[in-house]
Amino acid sequence: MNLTVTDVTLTPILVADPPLLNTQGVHQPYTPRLIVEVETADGITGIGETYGDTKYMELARPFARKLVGREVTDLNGLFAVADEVAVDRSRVSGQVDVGGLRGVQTADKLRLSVVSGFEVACLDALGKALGLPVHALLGGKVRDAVEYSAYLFYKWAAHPEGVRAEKDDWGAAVDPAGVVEQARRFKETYGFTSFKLKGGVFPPDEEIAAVRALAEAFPGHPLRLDPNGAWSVETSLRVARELGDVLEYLEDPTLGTAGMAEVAARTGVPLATNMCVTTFAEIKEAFTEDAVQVVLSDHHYWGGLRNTRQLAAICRAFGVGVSMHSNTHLGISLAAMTHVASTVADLRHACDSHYPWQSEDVLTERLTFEGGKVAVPDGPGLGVELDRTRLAELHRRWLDDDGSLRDRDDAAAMRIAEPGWVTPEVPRW
Ligand SMILES: O=C([O-])C(=O)C[C@H](O)[C@@H](O)C(=O)[O-]
Ligand SMILES: [Mg+2]
Repeated sequence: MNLTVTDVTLTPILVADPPLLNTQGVHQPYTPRLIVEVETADGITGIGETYGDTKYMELARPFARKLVGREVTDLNGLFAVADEVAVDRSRVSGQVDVGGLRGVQTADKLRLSVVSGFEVACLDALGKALGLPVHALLGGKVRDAVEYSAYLFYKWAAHPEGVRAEKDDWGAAVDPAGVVEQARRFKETYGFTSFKLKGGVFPPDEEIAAVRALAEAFPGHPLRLDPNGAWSVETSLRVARELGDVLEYLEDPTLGTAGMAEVAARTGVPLATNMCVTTFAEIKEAFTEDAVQVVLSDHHYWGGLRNTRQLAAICRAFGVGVSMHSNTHLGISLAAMTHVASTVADLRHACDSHYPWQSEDVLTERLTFEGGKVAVPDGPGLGVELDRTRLAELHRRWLDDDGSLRDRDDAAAMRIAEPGWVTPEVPRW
């Protein structure tokens, strides 16, 4: 068996994204992703997926060149390779990730976000070479299916008039009735039994009313609300008081570890985060201050599936829960998330996934949710197959773009509908 990497192919693509609202603005009609293919001397191809914005492409290209000649088994070596890739200072000085939705933006985090795509591709290739599923390479699954939560968004019925976009048939959701309707469809179609509402869009009282409406429509179902740090400490505490009886957790109600620690100290409602703990360096302060009770891991920016397991082990040591964050990912990443989640014994909260919002994919067969769960693939590698025709079509869209959609910018997308829109100052309420 020759596991030497002989070729690496990077394919940036643009995939359709509905007009989902968050505190920064609205999703663009197309969002960038990067598909990574790693080929071994024996002709085995492993696939991976990560963010496709320019700042990641800038690192992925030199990284890919350095990978050729290395072994797909050399997963620890990927971090040393990443350290050799220079990060442009302007990408990180004072910058936040996606306007802050994913926390700080450091050189290491950018590198890890690229490593993850390659790590998954190497694991896929290795699994295919050995005839073993990725979960077996991670030590083995402890469950046969992974539970996901319905990711509810306030949304418009369509992207602004005149903007090229794919149509979606979800309709608008801008009030409690619309949110409940959306949740009902999620439950009927995918069987989800827990619901997360992306908040920070409307004044807190409107979002409290939406969560109350969900609690009434789906009694006993775990509910979460995530305003992406849009609230002050006092507002966070008021929301916690008003919704404490129905919330599984509040996600990033306020910005920063100090604010989260203050909220956590004054409420019994658990706090989850994918904003104030997004790097290993941020763990010590947050855990010592008891600022968060659940860390929402994301294998993309934590540096891959093996780092995700390390994060889970640290959380276990501190008695902090772990689950998973998500944004606009495709099926390769859903498969990767499902493999790693299946190996984490302490996973006690349903994971987030945007997948139902992504009508386009690069797989020959989409992954499906049954009873809100994705069955853990047991075929070799990730257990999914790349559809090269579809990949080429989505890459063509990326090539044809004038550059305006190649970098996700929710505030810029919002300005098309509301020309005066600027990213709101926080706390917004
Ligand atoms: O805080 C979160 O859960 C996210 O940032 C998830 C996504 O990025 C979501 O907010 C989005 O895409 O609008
Ligand atoms: Mg979040």
